[in-house]
Amino acid sequence: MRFTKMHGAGNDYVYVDCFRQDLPSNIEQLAIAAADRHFGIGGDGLILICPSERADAEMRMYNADGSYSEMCGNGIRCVAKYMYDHGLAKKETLTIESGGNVLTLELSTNGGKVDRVRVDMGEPVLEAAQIPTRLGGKQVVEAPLECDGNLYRVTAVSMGNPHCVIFVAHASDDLVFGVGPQIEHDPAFPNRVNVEFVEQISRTQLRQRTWERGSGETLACGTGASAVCVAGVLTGRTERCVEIDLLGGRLELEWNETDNHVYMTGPAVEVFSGEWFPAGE
Ligand SMILES: N[C@H](CCC[C@H](N)C(=O)O)C(=O)O
Repeated sequence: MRFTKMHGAGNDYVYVDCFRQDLPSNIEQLAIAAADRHFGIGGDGLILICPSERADAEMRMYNADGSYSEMCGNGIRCVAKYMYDHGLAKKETLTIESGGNVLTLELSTNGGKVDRVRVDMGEPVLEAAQIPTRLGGKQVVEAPLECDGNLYRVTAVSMGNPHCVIFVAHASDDLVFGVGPQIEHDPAFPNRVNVEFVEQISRTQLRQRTWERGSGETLACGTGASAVCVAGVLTGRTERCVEIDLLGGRLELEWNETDNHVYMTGPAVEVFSGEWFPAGE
């Protein structure tokens, strides 16, 4: 299997060009094996770049545990870079389908290659039933959630995939590795959930660590940063434009007042390409 390794702010995936080679079978198993950092290629998961009837391409994203996700913010920027740099679509505005939605991306180039991408992430979904979460109320803003005898105030947002945002004084390892996986699997989130722990620096600057559904802690999460931007505004903490520092880099976010869309801007980097021989293939 030919693949390209790419990352956005350190959130790294194995990308497979399904325009130029057949879709691999048994994708869940393949994702688990490819993502393995010791016995495979290594990454936070697997992303297939596929032809689409509705857009320039379709992104299909799988976590390191093989589970499918509807959307990936850092991944979709890398898909756009791959499409442009590898000659699948030589234009600065691209459309990419993911999880049934079509997103529009604006590409910035440097020396003929894409280095930054601005993504129209669409409107955040705030209705509890659609996120989905069983936490009470129509919207879930600073709702109490108990974990290990401690009470957390959580804001639930879907950016196509589900997020649980928690503002904390210090995003510690205990929170990320202790509380993160428990909330991921809490019955309050029937489809599991990505969990963001966020420190507020100012009304326009935040620091975020993410425990991702299906992949554990990653160096960055683009849909998570989008959910954090929305949660900051909903809770009255931040302006609509913020910079978010993640472990692997910085993302710029805006929740636009006029069209209600979230816009995410950040880097996209290609690291290497190769050929991989999955065991048993
Ligand atoms: N890192 C990705 C999100 C992956 C989400 C995945 N863990 C899920 O199950 O929803 C991002 O940049 O948006």
